[in-house]
Amino acid sequence: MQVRELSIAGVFEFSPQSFEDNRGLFSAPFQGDMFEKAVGHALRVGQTNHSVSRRGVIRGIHFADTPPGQAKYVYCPRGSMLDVVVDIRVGSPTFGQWDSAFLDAKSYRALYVPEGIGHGFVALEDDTAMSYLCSTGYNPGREHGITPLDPALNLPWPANIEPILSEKDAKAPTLAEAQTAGLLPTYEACLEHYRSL
Ligand SMILES: Cc1cn([C@H]2C[C@H](O)[C@@H](COP(=O)(O)OP(=O)(O)O[C@H]3O[C@@H](C)C(=O)[C@@H](O)[C@H]3O)O2)c(=O)[nH]c1=O
Repeated sequence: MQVRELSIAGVFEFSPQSFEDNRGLFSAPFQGDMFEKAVGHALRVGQTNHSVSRRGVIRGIHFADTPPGQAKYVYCPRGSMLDVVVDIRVGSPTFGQWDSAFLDAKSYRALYVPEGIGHGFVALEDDTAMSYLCSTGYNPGREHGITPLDPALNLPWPANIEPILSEKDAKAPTLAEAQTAGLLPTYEACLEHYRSL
């Protein structure tokens, strides 16, 4: 398992080994000891999620109220996607910046997205599945989004796809609008939460 921290501190990419033989393949996309060594605490799993998307579907950019927020450990068990993280923590040194990782069902590469970081992805082929280990259960009243098409963010969606968004995501505010509306988590609250883990 190789581990790499993205340009937003606290977001990690985990690249597991795949073992192929005449039966097929084996991989362990989540390994608790590697996770704990990189991130500094164990991952508490309160819910697992699974979604399936056709090519061009963009889901996100989503986040939950922090604290506690919802941390996510995600990987792609079928198809391929570009996964995007956005630092939306007001006061963070990397506020407004994004990074991305290519996830697919060949590498089983995974991404850890801590609480307070905005998360989204685009499916690059039909029938692309996303698997999540989430730190908390779903709390619809505390789930928020910013538009993935915010021109100020200029997220790296491929030019050759026609974005397909949910109605909710299509109506989501820009990062600046969400900040003005007081929807964004503060960096201080996030740090305090991370220290408690
Ligand atoms: C996220 C979620 C949705 N739902 C329901 C609500 C709705 O009827 C349906 C689809 O919900 P959404 O449109 O929010 O699904 P989706 O757009 O796939 O939401 C996901 O997007 C990515 C980017 C994330 O990071 C996830 O945490 C999650 O927010 O599923 C649950 O019951 N539990 C859940 O945990």
